[in-house]
Amino acid sequence: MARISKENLKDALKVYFIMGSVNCTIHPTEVLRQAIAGGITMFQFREKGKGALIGDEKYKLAKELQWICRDNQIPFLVNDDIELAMALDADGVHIGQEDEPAEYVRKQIGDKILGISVHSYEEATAAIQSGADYFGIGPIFLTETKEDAKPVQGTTVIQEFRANGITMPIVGIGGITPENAAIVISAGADGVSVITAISKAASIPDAVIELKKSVFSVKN
Ligand SMILES: Cc1ncc(COP(=O)(O)OP(=O)(O)O)c(N)n1
Ligand SMILES: Cc1nc(C(=O)O)sc1CCOP(=O)(O)O
Ligand SMILES: [Mg+2]
Repeated sequence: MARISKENLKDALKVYFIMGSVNCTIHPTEVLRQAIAGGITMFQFREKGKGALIGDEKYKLAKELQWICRDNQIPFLVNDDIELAMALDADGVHIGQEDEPAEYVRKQIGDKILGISVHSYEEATAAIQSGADYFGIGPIFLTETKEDAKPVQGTTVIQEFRANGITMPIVGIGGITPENAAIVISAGADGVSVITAISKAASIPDAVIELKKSVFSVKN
């Protein structure tokens, strides 16, 4: 299967859905199918939090979700778990400041996509040197999904990065909905990463359609 070209990464980041079994009220494979029907552009498997699957069960779900992504040409990334990403030959990984060191991860994954969470200019500079392909920046708005999230920071960091000439692809994360996604793009982000507003939407395809409208309503 052809891998996503990194030249198209900014497009792939437009509506970046993140999810694991604990975020879903129906089966995760059905949630992902519906999100793809709505038009998500990238997917991250984040099996984390109370009740998260481990071991074989985690691997089996990851594999099922990866197949759905492959069938639909949606890039499939794995959160935190480099071993799993390599076992699956995923398209990439996302790591944060508390995860394995970025330089080590870059060596492990070769040219796969490497997303890194950053919160400051210093972290951004280090992430660039370690070989990051995109930044995740948050929490932009209040989130109930990540228990150890940092304080809400709004869009200031994104605006500062762009004002200082950082051209790295950026996605905002944390509390993003169809109603506020345009604010994140206006600040300079290329896309939005979303858990709850998609995974727990009354209509998952409609939520994605509305997120896309909001994202594409801004011309940067
Ligand atoms: C796209 C994206 N941005 C940020 C994060 C958060 O990563 P991290 O800080 O490592 O926190 P956990 O997700 O591991 O709890 C992300 N996963 N994706
Ligand atoms: C996984 C994650 N990382 C964040 C960060 O700030 O780095 S906030 C977050 C949770 C995002 O979920 P929701 O869309 O439900 O708010
Ligand atoms: Mg992490």
